[in-house]
Amino acid sequence: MTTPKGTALITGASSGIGAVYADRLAKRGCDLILVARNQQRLTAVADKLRGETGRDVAVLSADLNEKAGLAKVEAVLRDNPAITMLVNNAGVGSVASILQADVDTMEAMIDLNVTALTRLTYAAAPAFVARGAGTIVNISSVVGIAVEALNGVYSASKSYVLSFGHSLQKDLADKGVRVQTVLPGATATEFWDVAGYPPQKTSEITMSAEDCVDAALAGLDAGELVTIPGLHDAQLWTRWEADRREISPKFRNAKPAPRYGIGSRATGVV
Ligand SMILES: NC(=O)C1=CN([C@@H]2O[C@H](COP(=O)(O)OP(=O)(O)OC[C@H]3O[C@@H](n4cnc5c(N)ncnc54)[C@H](OP(=O)(O)O)[C@@H]3O)[C@@H](O)[C@H]2O)C=CC1
Ligand SMILES: N[C@@H](C=O)C(=O)O
Repeated sequence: MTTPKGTALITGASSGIGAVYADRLAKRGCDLILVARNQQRLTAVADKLRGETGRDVAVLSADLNEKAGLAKVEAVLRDNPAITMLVNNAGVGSVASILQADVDTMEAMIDLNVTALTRLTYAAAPAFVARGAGTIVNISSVVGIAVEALNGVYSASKSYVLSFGHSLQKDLADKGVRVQTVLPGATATEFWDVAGYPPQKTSEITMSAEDCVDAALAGLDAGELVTIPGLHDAQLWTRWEADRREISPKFRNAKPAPRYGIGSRATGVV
């Protein structure tokens, strides 16, 4: 499998992982719509890629934390029939514990990492289904599984992205729409300046954004539903996912498990 030709809309394309997606997708022959707040940085990325690849690269400056900014991007996804790919990459993190973090900052993180990603997916999916094709790449994180590693709201927002992806794959698989969830580990980007721990950018477990995106695109080419660039033992993920699927049908029982000692009662609506 390869990435579709056509236009890819990438959020958070002004730096880091999103800027590398822009570079790689342009070099694979995609035209681009680059979204982020910082128009100057977006324009610099766009000018460079236009010069290097000759592709059409448009810039859409929008704050996805604001209703108007989000609505602007949703409208483009709904109305531009050239768009064949959405990379939901914009996101922020934090290393603060619940006792240090400011709850308004946490809410803004949920708005960006969860609400914006959800609304953009809801805008793109019906358009892709109507055209019988499209690719949605959602950037989660390994802390969506290793949830104790960073700030709890950040980790939970990335667990959401992983769960949402599983569900989207069920809803859209037979409609020609591919959904890939990517779980980067620590990656050398400005994420860590915003998150509050800049030294992570140079740690020995930190990957370059280039390697992260190249691995994610190789995973996409291979048809992976979930790509974890830094996980060397792929069997660990295969087992985790098989266990999840095995336990899934076993939760729903009219009677509590015997270990709770509830005994048997008549079933009725209370
Ligand atoms: N770096 C890491 O270790 C890891 C990162 N990730 C995830 O990767 C994704 C990309 O992050 P990364 O490249 O590392 O970090 P960067 O900080 O380099 O990139 C974040 C991007 O999001 C954009 N952005 C931030 N806030 C908004 C907003 N309100 N509206 C629109 N755009 C916004 C920023 O642009 P601008 O400021 O111009 O708006 C920037 O382009 C995130 O979802 C992050 O959670 C996952 C695992 C590890
Ligand atoms: N995935 C990174 C953050 O999201 C990390 O592993 O620290």
